[in-house]
Amino acid sequence: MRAPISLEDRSLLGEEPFASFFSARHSGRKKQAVRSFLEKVSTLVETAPGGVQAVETWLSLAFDSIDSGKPRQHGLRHRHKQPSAKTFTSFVKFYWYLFSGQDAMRLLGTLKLEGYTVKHPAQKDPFDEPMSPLTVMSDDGTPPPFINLDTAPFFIKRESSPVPGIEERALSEPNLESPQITSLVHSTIPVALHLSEDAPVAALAHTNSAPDPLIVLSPVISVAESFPTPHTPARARLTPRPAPTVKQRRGRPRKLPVTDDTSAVLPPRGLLTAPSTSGIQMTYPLEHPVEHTASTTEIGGDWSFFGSFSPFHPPTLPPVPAGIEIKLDPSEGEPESLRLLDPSDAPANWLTLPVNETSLNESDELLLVTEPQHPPKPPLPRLPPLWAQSRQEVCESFEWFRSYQGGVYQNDGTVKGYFLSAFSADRDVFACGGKIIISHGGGKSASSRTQNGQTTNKAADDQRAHDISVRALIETYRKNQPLVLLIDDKYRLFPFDLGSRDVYMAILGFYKIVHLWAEYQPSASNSNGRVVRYKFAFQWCEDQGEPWWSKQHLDAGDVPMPDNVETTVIGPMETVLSPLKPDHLYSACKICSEKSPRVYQQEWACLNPTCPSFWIALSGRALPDQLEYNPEFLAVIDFRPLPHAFRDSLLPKPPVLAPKDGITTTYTHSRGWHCRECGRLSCRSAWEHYQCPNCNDTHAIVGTVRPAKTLMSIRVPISDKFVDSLIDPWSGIQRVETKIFNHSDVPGATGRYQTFILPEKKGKIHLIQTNRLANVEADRIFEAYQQQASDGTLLFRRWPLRNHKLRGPLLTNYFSQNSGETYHYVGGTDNTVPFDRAPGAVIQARNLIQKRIAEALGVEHLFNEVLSAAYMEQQKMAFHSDSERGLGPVVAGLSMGSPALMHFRLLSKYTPRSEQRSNAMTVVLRHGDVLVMEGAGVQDYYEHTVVPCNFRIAATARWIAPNHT
Ligand SMILES: O=C(O)CCC(=O)C(=O)O
Repeated sequence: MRAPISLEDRSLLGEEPFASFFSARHSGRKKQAVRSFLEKVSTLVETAPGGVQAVETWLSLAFDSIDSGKPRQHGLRHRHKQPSAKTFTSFVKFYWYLFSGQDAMRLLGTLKLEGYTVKHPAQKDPFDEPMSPLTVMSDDGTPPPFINLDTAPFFIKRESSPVPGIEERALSEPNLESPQITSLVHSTIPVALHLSEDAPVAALAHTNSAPDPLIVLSPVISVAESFPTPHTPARARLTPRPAPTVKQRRGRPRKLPVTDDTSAVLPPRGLLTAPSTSGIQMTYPLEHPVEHTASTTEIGGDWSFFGSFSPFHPPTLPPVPAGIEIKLDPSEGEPESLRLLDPSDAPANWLTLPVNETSLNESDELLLVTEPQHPPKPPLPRLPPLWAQSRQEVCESFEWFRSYQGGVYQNDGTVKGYFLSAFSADRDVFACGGKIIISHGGGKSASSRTQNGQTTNKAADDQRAHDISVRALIETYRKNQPLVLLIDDKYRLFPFDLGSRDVYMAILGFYKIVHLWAEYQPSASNSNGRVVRYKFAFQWCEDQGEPWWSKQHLDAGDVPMPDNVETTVIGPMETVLSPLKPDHLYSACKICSEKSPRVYQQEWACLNPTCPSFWIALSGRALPDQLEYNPEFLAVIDFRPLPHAFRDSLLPKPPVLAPKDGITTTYTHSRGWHCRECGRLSCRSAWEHYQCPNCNDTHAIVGTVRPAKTLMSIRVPISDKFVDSLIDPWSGIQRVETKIFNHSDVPGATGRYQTFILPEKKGKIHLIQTNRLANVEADRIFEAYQQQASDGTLLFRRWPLRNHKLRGPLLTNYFSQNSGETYHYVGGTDNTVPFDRAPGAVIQARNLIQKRIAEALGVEHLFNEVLSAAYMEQQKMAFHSDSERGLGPVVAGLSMGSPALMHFRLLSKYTPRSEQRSNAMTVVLRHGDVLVMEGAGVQDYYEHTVVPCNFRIAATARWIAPNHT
């Protein structure tokens, strides 16, 4: 990337990254290519203040121009291969900003003036994002001006000698007396910089290395034209916080230096000094509540701690006795929601606890974060109508939420389910008895991920309207579409203790997003000390009746509602209807013209994060960190009926127990179900019936036995390069020429086998393929398996996985049964039947495997364990290697039913870090095939996965040392 020589420097067109951008705009791969170009640019400008944001805005402008098939007239909206001089000039200016590390948003302001428009939000396009969600609220239908320099109340003063080409503009009503001048220098309010056509770009670039010569002297005096004073019945704090129990000491006010360092705008930090406990001293910032209230950090070797705190809830210091072992419990939180406590952040932003315990070195710093203390909640009086004990149970049985990781489940660009869990932000709300819920969606929290022994820490970042989850929430709001809210036992604001009834997740019901806005939240890990968060106000859809946790519902049950419930509910328990129409809560910003609601009691402010006056109140000052909600805003704003299509769609439909076609292995049949007796959502964990793990309510499944011939010919998703196997040329795997063998009990029938030799004598893989005539035996075994599984002779079950990062149990994706020696890897002793009591199908499968190996490879292998696995449509066995203690060197499997793809790849520890892990080899397993893995190296160096194309049963035989543990 080089700096443009002048605004007319068209030679840039032929250089990267321009070249690919302009050619991509006219190629067939437009969107993808442009996106990748912009991603490239954005990585280049990541360090530029405002740079990334500018790229995103540019992105929307760029898509605006390329997504329409029609030729367009203005700005970027044209078809010519070469951009017009005007477009190009603007682009170069923009590019220069990126290059020079200036706040590129400023230039985008001027781009807008030069003919760029944001596409009208009404147009249907997946990339059709307005600059902010609030854009849609401008009701006259015209796209709001981005920044109108002629009316924007900015004033520029040069400090150093004038740079030719920069026009100075004194704009309306500069208020030179404003006390906010210094801090605005560092705010996101743009300098009204106008570059004339002959501006010497090189000279400007030069100024970048010197202190910024441009200083905004006047802040915005008033950003809202008119601002109705809402009727505010109660001015009580809606979010009472426990008073800090430790002494507060104010930091010395600092003179803010004139630099681009945005952290300089932060108010001086107060320090809390806590009394020492067990030799611990702590300090941490007071004025910036730590937005991410949980953390995990390694304190040397095995030392780690998980918990959370907020400066508004000063931690109770736990004593740290000698030798204590504090370990991260991965089941304590969803992996993606574990927040980072960045050790490098410790001295400045986080509490620092030198610990003198003998078990720690003197130099160790213990970064300690503790749970805020909250009053205990009353027990849940009765079970919710829809609840579960694991996330998997919800994802498999409840169509409104199928996300195993994130908190936002979306489908087709809109949100179906939104999960409220721990880590609520300070201003999250559960008001009007839970009919109004406010939450911040969309991720970008600080995080720490460990992969292959390497931990990557990521600081919290600003959310943007383009972020996948935020975007989907905005779209859901625009479409006025209901979504389902779910909570777990860690959601602090729910008034009852779900854990008292072993409820991990509960479904609240349908809500609609009635307001959305953005706010600043303090953030310790972000270098700006704060991050932009999109907030969403969800309102209960009234025609569902009263919520199941409401006083009137619970009182009607066996257990009366405890009296003290109100004390834990933020906001009034009774529904409060707003005397105002929703529109009255909104005022338009003078700068961006977008309407923002009056969210906070203190003052109205523009809440559009792409507006230069974002977070600036009418007084011209930034909103304070301590804010209370405007009570009008928290009221239920109107009656929100549930669209017809959504009525009765919350409860999952009962499963079809006896389908007409007798097929009970479809994807639908692999899903979970909802027990109408007790409300529990659960997985289908048994092959022959649905059974509620809570109340044992059982429903038998009646199907027919499926002959192998109906499944054998299912198409395998492979390319034409592929017959039975595909080897990565870099894998070093050698394929030996196919050999023929005679079937011992079918005269004249010959089978064939292929051998794959792994490099460096790591082992061999043999694929033995059976003659059609000899496959009758596999046909029979396949049917016997199905018969015995449905009559309960053979118990196919989904067993809990031993290693996973989700809370609660996680069942295998497939059903299995083990016979012979115990196989600890799946189900252990609970899943094992000794061979003398093993189902007939299993014994027949083992015999057939042994026979095929003898026929094809001419060697005798005897196995004392068989793991039988049954897969319904879309089920599979994930990557693993067979690493059971005492495992013999040969593992062999018989495939039955639909074909499957078996992939092998090197274990991650043998894959160079720089390389992407890809499959070393893939083989197709067809009905009757036996695949033999020979040599311990196959398991020690490789892992394998099996992905069936449809209903399939496999029997995998091993020799395992008896009584191994
Ligand atoms: O063939 C199959 O379905 C998978 C068998 C397997 O990988 C195993 O049992 O470990």
